[in-house]
Amino acid sequence: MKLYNTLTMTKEEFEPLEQGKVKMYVCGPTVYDFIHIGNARPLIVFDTLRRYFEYKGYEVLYIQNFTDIEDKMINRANKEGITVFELAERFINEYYKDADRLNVRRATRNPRATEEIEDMINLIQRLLDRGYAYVVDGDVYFRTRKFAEYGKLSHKNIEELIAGARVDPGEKKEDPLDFALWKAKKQGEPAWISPWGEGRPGWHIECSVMAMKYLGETIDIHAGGQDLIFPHHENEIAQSEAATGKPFARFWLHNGYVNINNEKMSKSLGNFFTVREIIEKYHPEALRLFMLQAHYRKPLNFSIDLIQQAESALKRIYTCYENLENLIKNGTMSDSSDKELQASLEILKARFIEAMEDDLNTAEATGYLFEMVREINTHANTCSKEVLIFAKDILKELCSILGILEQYEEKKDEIPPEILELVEKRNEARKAKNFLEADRIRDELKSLGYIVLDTPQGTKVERVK
Ligand SMILES: Nc1ncnc2c1ncn2[C@@H]1O[C@H](COP(=O)(O)OP(=O)(O)OP(=O)(O)O)[C@@H](O)[C@H]1O
Ligand SMILES: [Zn+2]
Repeated sequence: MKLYNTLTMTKEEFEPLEQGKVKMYVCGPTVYDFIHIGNARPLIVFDTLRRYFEYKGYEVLYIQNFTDIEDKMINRANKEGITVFELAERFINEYYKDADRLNVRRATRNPRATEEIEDMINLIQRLLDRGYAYVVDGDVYFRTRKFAEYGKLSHKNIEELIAGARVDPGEKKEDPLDFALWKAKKQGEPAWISPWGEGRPGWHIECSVMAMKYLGETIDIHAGGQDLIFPHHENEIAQSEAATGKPFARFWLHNGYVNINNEKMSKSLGNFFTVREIIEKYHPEALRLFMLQAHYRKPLNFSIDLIQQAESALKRIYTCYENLENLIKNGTMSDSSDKELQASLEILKARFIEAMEDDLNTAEATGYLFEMVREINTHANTCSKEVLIFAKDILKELCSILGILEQYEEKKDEIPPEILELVEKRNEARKAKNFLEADRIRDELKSLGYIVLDTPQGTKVERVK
């Protein structure tokens, strides 16, 4: 498989370091609020990459952190009058609710920054010992210029970097390029004991530590949104490689932005939709499909119209699948299209895989998926049961790489609340020995497409198939 590596700016053939095992780290959310559609993009695209690796037979070690200590966390917790810990607990729970509904598979592990402080202190100490860091009044900074390869990920040179570097009031850095590894405690902030006094870790050191602790000193893939290339990932490389002397991540993958009117969706600009508000109104898989219909490195404009379109497209897949199930159950008139359908599905599947192999080109892959749906819709009525099952299995197989068509069984078995209410009314009528009314309700249910069965275990209701 080819993957575009930000480090080398080329598409490279991906082979994991250890045969059969992919070790990947994805920067996770800062858990101070609900996640927005922009934050959902890395979740969905890198979950899809993981699914594809698993489909190819790799074991994937997938680590995604929670940043639960940071300025945004502290400000929000203070504003709400709760502790940073309480804030994190709340939004980690909300995160899982959203991610689960988006069919994002649970990571192998979701380490939390505040639970890894000891290892962060150890890594900072290692950098101090090697002369890559220095202490000023309880702060610890990374000596950026000492790391000769600084800038190699963002492809910036030192002059450009100096022009953009900022020194906050109160920071006593040797050089504007240096960045904080440890921040001395300020009034009202949570703090941990360290050899340099009470304080908290900088953001960048968190990810270096969690990636190396759970995946080793050289990992296969490090991923996140493109806004993380600089300074976050550049700094992660500097810290990790300065400490170990080994390459940190072999492949650096970055997703493009979700935009609103061509502007990055972000909390600070206020131009965002939360995942929660969208999946309450639209099928969560529609959001997934919306993301995957674009290539992950391209900018992607978001609008309600586009989500509605993605939902209709998703429905076409579900309807196609449902038709196949019905035809398999009830039989068809002839098998005259067997050869044609089978051949075209095989070709389209090969193209789908080829697109995925080319830097996870889900935009093309979903195109082939919809061609499959059209082919199936055209030919299914004149195919044998065997070929229908073949079609259904291929559809399911490819959709499961994309993480869609996964809420099918659940949807099928769901009995709407108004039907359950009628069943309850009928039970009450029966209890009151009002059999006339009970029969009337049974007929009403029947006309709505449901049959009631009175069994020794109680009343059951089923949809007429
Ligand atoms: N508009 C966007 N499009 C794509 N990815 C994004 C977007 N906004 C944030 N991300 C990604 O979401 C992930 C989580 O980031 P983080 O929690 O730091 O974001 P945030 O603080 O909520 O974002 P922001 O302040 O930009 O709204 C990161 O990988 C980041 O790159
Ligand atoms: Zn990170």
